Amino acid sequence: MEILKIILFLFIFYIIHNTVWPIPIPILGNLYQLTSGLPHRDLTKLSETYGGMYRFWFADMYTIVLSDPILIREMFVNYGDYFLDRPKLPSMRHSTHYHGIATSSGEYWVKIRDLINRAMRKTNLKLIYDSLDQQVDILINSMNLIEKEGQKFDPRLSFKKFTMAAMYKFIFNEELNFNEEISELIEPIEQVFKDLGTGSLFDVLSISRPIYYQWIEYTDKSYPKILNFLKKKYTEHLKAYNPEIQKDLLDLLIKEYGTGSDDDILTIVATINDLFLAGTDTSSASLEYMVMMLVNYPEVQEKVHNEIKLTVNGRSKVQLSDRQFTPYTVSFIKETLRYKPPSAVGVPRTASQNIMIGDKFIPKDAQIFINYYGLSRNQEYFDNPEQFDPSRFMKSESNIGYLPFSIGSRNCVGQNFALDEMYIALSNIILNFKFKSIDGEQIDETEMYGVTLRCKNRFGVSIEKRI
Ligand code: HEM
Repeated sequence: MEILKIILFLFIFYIIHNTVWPIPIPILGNLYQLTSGLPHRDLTKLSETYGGMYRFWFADMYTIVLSDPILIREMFVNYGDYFLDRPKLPSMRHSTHYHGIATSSGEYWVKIRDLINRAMRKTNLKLIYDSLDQQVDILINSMNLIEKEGQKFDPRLSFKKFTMAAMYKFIFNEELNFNEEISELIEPIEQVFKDLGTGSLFDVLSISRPIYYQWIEYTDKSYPKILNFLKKKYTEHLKAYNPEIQKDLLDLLIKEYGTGSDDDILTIVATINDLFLAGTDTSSASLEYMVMMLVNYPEVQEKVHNEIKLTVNGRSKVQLSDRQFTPYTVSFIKETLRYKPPSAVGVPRTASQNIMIGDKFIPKDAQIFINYYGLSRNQEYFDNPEQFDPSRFMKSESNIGYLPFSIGSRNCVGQNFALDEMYIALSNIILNFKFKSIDGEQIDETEMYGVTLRCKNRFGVSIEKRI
């Protein structure tokens, strides 16, 4: 009799539980509900029914999907210590074995994060800021040439080079020379981001993991290329290393971790790998989207240009100190990050223990996703969220729904640098050039899903010198 009661109770609990949250099916869980090829959009649609926090089984991985900024703050700030770690997914183990900053957890992560936080302080970044200025000159010169020769401007390639050069300076204190070796890294980096973001079924289906580990180790050609390159740079750097002076990130890492064990070397190489990848793809994808928005919304382009032109008042270059006088340009950048959040569902976290958030129970080891795309479409915080409208950020000082860099102590470590880098690149190119579509049509705004959200169709634009 007791057994029957328990079964009945469990059955009723299951029914109630699944009427408030999406219903899973055996093996696949809720994966069958990701039908459009754009998971961030499917997850956003589900939040219209199930709210800003719901449970979603990625195969047999219990996952909490968040798009409510109040709950995100509650979890990542007020209860932040319980949600600091990353889940241990095969694609994250592959190549860096949970070393470095982006995929590690626990005390190991605390130590490396502290080091990178210090390295990213503005006072420690003087070199890289000087180099940004130089990189802007290189970008403008190359665009001048493209315009003169009547070629089309390829935002993806140009911004990739720009952001790679900035990271290169920060990590190695070297100017980036686009020789064949570096150019050959662009493809593998894109591939790694695409693979990581695809959210392979095998990543989340635990029974398939042992085979999947072997499979990616055997088939992946992109990561080994990147890591070999970085290892070679590390070995060269070590030869010239002077313990008295730390000139760049690699010096700081060598000082902190030494050159002793294989594990230390893996920590160093994995960390520079994380910064190189995280620091190049996101900002360059955002700059690419900014050019798309300038082309698709010509009236916005004119407004940004006029504001910048008025501010520089005859000077040939925009500086970071001009930013405070260009609120519309700042709003344009914010709106692009809202409209096309480069990190659509972010990098997952995991719960380190059972915990209640409001009236919702989150079990230990649950995977936690912030759906940044869903968050930026949350109508409670953004009027007409499907409309691209930079002026929405002119109306009010701050909006708690705007969180493209996440929040709490594991937010984006490169946030301030990314904002500076994007402002300086965008404002200078718009001072110098007018952007137009090649065929007079709007550029297709559809995204391609990956760790970084990119536009599906790589596009070129025509540019016209302004001054
Ligand atoms: C538009 C540009 C960028 C956006 C939107 C962005 C966004 C994000 C987001 C959402 C996360 C996940 C944080 C979390 O787990 O809650 C993240 C992590 C990270 N970002 Fe960024 N990011 C950008 C640029 C950069 C740049 C330029 C760098 C390097 C200089 C960088 C380095 C990192 C690193 C290392 C992490 C992992 C941090 C950790 O696990 O402790 N990002 N970023």
